[in-house]
Amino acid sequence: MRTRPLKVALLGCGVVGSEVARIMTTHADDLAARIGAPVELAGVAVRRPSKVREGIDPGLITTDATALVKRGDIDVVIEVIGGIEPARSLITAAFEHGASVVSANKALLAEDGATLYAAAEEHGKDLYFEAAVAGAIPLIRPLRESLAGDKVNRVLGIVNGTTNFILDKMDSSGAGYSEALDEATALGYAEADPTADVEGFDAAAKAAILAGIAFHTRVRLDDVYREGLTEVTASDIASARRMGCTVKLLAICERASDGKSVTARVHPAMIPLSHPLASVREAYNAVFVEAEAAGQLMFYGPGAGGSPTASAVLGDLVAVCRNKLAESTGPGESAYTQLPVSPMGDVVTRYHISLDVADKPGVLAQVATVFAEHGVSIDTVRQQGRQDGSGEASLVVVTHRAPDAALSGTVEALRKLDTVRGVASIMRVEGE
Ligand SMILES: NC(=O)c1ccc[n+]([C@@H]2O[C@H](COP(=O)([O-])OP(=O)(O)OC[C@H]3O[C@@H](n4cnc5c(N)ncnc54)[C@H](O)[C@@H]3O)[C@@H](O)[C@H]2O)c1
Ligand SMILES: N[C@@H](CCO)C(=O)O
Ligand code: NA
Repeated sequence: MRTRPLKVALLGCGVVGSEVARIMTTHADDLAARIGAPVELAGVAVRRPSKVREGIDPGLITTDATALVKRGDIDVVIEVIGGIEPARSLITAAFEHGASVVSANKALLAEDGATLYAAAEEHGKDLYFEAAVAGAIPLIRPLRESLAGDKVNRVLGIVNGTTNFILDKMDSSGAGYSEALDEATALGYAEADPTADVEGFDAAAKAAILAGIAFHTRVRLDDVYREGLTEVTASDIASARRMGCTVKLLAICERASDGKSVTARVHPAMIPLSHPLASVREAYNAVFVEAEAAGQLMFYGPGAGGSPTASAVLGDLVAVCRNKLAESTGPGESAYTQLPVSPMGDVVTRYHISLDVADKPGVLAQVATVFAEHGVSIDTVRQQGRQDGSGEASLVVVTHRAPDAALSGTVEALRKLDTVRGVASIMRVEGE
């Protein structure tokens, strides 16, 4: 074993960073044996130096992350600050000054992964980011390496722990939205600004990263259709239950059947209770990958939290250190297919629509005509009159698969009917 240690700079010592530091210290001997050289924490960049950080030598703490990455003797920079800047400048400076990088920063990778990959390649360094998608679950490495010889056609799953935790609590214990979000934040699952979770930005960033790697193309955050959780009501969840379904925030990346384009989307969807994704509880994530030769693969495990995320970061650290000792590098960007990303309107999916309608003859036929005019075929209709004297009925329509543009056109036209008093809920249906 080499006795001279590999030097690691840790940028950020929050939920994830503090766990990375702890495991690096407590498992130092095992890590050294697996890598073939000791790894030494050479500096820890923080924003609040006065905070007591158990197990970390106070002499390693600095508030000058830039100076740390530019020291010139750092072998690996671990970036767990988050956000776009200064993370991007720090990562590119790390490559320029001879270090490889391990990052958990999905927001940055989805916003400007190309710049990071290019800087890594220019300087012959590694860029690893297993922790950026689905926390502890090995997903990036299987896609980049294990499935590199196959053709992936679809990636679908739950990739945000916070929103899954919220939906699970609302569904199983009837907890309120804010109460569940506060709990997810206290458990270290939520982003620094939890809007990123509940508005679907975090899942959309992960979808962009997954689609890019799976389809060997470049997909950015802006290319991903996004709907968050904020519009999902307790009545949507109850309505899903009545249909034998549950509501999950899904990320879905697909290669078009003609192979000439891809789509990437994040939105709440109803899935049948019998589907494996329906039983994904709390902050767990689960992702299905469909590949031509492999068939369907499922990846499941803890998707958020300090310790699970640190597991993925440490795995990358070991890989990057091994590469360094072997004077090699791992895979870089693979975006050779340059497939365009199609708009959401082209996606073919199903809708569950719940309408409040006038309870009088001919309404059902009127509603059915609107669907037919937009070329959307109806699968089931359930009508229930109300006993509250309002003269209204609830009409629940589930469609067959149709282009999303046709489905939204249908809903727009339904809203204009006098007999439709309101659209109580619209949700896509997946997993059937
Ligand atoms: N928490 C999770 O479950 C989880 C899971 C996967 C990925 N991630 C990603 O890991 C990263 C870190 O997440 P976290 O949950 O640990 O966040 P966090 O807010 O707990 O930690 C980030 C830390 O970075 C520090 N920081 C900010 N700017 C800094 C700067 N310029 N120099 C030094 N320190 C600075 C902050 O003070 C904070 O302590 C993010 O990119 C996040 O998206 C988090
Ligand atoms: N905030 C993210 C962290 C893991 O990436 C989540 O809840 O999934
Ligand atoms: Na992962």
